[in-house]
Amino acid sequence: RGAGTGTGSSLTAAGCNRATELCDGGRLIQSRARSSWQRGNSTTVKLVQNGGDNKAVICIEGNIASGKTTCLEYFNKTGNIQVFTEPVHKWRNVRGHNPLALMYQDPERWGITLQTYVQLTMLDRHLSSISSPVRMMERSIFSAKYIFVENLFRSGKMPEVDYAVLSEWFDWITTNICIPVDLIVYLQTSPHTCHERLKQRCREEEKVIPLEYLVSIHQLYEDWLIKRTSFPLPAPVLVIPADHDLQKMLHKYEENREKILAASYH
Ligand SMILES: Nc1ncnc2c1ncn2[C@@H]1O[C@H](COP(=O)(O)OP(=O)(O)O)[C@@H](O)[C@H]1O
Ligand SMILES: Nc1ccn([C@H]2C[C@H](O)[C@@H](COP(=O)(O)O)O2)c(=O)n1
Repeated sequence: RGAGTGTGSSLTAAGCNRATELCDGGRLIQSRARSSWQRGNSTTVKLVQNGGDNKAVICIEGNIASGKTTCLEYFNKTGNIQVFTEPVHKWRNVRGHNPLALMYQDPERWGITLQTYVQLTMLDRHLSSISSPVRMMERSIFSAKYIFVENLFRSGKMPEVDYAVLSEWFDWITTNICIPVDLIVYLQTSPHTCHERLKQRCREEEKVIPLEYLVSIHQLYEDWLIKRTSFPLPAPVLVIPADHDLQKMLHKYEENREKILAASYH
């Protein structure tokens, strides 16, 4: 597994956490999973979905309004790839409630509510069955924790007890359930570009987002995926500079198609 490097983008290796034993499909069952990137070369017992189905998992990461959905829509139209956008519709409507809006209105009170639900829905996305050989996801359970929960906590908008409870949940999930990721594609933008695109998209809940919020999210992404000083990487990272106009970005996606899909040649 892996890919090379090329003009305007770079790829560097981290580990991988693929399950090594196969079992029957559609259910979470216990199996031996190798998790060398986290635990040296020890073999641990983890829950795996679909027998660790061996499909490639590619996560598209980037700041708010960096162009992730647009990228996924492009690959959705052009290949045998099953695409999963973030379940934002669920975050805006859970049994008639809108935790996304509540979080932006009062993060101290509702940050934990939204992020608990994000963690659940992202886990569900990771574990859902697919028929295509490649799963391409918008973000991951890892960025939900390492970027968004972290940002709420570090900015003083999440009480320590809420952060502790979310961290316990995250640690339990990632210790006990196999969540394979083969490649992270990082759409690297300036916060200013995202602010412009955010205003253009005009999602009601996000009208309160200031540029500084996007600067904080950007910094956390850079620390995680570029400087590698904050949290473990679940997979190698392919960086695609993404400040360009739409036409140029579509061209860049095409240019990087082989590198991205190389994640599936394992
Ligand atoms: N390369 C680009 N240049 C200009 N606008 C873009 C570009 N890519 C996406 N957009 C627009 O920016 C907004 C945010 O893009 P989107 O794909 O929804 O971002 P994300 O999923 O990362 O939040 C949308 O209105 C989209 O049409
Ligand atoms: N863990 C998360 C993930 C996303 N959000 C917010 C950020 C945006 O307002 C919205 C969707 O993000 P996008 O796909 O547009 O980048 O959800 C969050 O608060 N916590």
